[in-house]
Amino acid sequence: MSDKIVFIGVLASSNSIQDLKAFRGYLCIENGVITGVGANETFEDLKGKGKFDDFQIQYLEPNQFLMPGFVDCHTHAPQFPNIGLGLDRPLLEWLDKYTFPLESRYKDVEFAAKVYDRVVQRLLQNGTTTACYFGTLHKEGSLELAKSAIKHKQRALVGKVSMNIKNDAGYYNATRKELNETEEFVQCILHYKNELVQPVVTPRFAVSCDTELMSGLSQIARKYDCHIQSHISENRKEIEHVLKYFSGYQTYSEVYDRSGILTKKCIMAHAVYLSEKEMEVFARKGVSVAHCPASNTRLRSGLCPVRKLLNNNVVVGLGTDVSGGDSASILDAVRRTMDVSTHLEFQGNPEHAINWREAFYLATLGGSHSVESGS
Ligand SMILES: O=c1[nH]c(=O)c2nc[nH]c2[nH]1
Repeated sequence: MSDKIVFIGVLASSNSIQDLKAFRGYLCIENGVITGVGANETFEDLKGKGKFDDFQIQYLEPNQFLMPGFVDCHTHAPQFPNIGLGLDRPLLEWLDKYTFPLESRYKDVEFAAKVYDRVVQRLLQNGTTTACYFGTLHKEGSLELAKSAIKHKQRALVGKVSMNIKNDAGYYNATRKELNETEEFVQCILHYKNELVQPVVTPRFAVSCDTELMSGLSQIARKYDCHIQSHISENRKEIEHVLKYFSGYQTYSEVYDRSGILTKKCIMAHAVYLSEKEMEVFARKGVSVAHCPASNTRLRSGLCPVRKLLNNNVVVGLGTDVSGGDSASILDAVRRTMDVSTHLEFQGNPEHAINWREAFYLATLGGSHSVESGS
């Protein structure tokens, strides 16, 4: 096949949350990079001038259209073997019973490489061209995830998970080891010098990390100017646990903020129960929320008020959050975002429903604002 191809047909994309555009036009690709987009008339004009003489010309069928790739702002690559399984427990019990034991297996680098290669391909098959991944505690295993993304040319933010609080599965590290390995992990990925794949510092959540670890991790993110990701306010018991453990803090957000985690390079998954005051902090600091409707429902965590986040100027993208979420598809997250927001409206919250144009935006441009690399 030619390394120069031009598609002719309907192109659809969001300019903003209110504005989804679809028009007849062309999109040309040279050596895997989009080098031109425009209206049909421009195509005819350029074609007449010989611009596409050495291009393969592909006319889309009447029922086909082109759109931007989906952005999955939050998923757990190592949890894919559990997809659709073990959804009978709420978050904290689910982590202990099913998730930490599975993630512990990624000490085996061969197992990690095998699973991750399939995960990356599965997301690409679902139209996800950019993904923000949680790996596991293991540095070598998580590097395999980055290698798979590079191999399959997926844009990816890849995180080695950090945890230093004891749990029954023995799945945590001592603080110093965790900080050293995270820094080494970041350096390794930067050393790959691959323009599609970046490291993301990944304190699991405040139930699994103390302030010393979280502060050290936020310093690493700052030192290497990389993203940082975690979970916040997914489940009521989780919030209770955090506020009990971190006594003297008024809110969950404050725990992360005082550790230096809340920056414009921060992506927080869930945010189901943020107060308006916390939303204001998120908006002011430029923190993004990865909305994960599938896992919020399947783990019975709650209904995230996306409209309220948007009205408070918080940047929102979508996440599949496998395996709390039971689908690898962002198209499925689009539908569930619309459903959950409509259920909130049924419950007496006026204008909470997210329409399909808005959900399309969250799945594409909204997500890309969360993961973009501007500092
Ligand atoms: O849905 C979730 N999946 C996880 O793996 C996790 N860890 C902390 N909090 C979490 N929530």
